Amino acid sequence: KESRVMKFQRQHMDSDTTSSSPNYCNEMMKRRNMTDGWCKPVNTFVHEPLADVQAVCLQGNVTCKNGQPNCHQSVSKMNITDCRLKRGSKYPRCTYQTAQKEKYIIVACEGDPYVPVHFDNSR
Ligand SMILES: Nc1ncnc2c1ncn2[C@@H]1O[C@H](C(=O)NS(=O)(=O)C[C@H]2[C@@H](O)[C@H](n3ccc(=O)[nH]c3=O)O[C@@H]2CO)[C@@H](O)[C@H]1O
Repeated sequence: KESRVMKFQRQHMDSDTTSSSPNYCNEMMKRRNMTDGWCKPVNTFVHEPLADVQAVCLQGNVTCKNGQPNCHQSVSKMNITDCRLKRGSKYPRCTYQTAQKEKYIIVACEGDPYVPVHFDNSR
């Protein structure tokens, strides 16, 4: 069974890419298995080294969207790609809009070692 730590990395880490082509989300949402059974509506990929994203757990503590206190906001903006399901897109044909941005990321962290387990938001 996939751990939540590995699930976070599968769903949200892509350190190897810096600029995303218009088809990036269509390819990556499929490749990272977020179009099996349903089209995941929203998903962010972070184009920074894993160590830099893990370090966010030691940065600004903020409240998560769900009210839990274990979220952290990056001190610097990060290179991300937001994938958003296109209106009218119907499973199994999951088609996404690809939007590259530089934003602060907010992740939830848990465990020992205290590492990201959930992508909460960007701002
Ligand atoms: N505080 C916590 N501490 C620990 N764990 C916590 C905590 N909170 C939730 N989990 C857990 O995380 C798991 C999970 O998948 N949560 S999820 O909200 O559906 C993920 C969102 C995110 O993937 C995506 N999204 C969203 C916005 C954006 O900018 N970028 C972007 O990618 O959309 C998804 C839906 O919004 C679930 O098991 C829940 O229990």
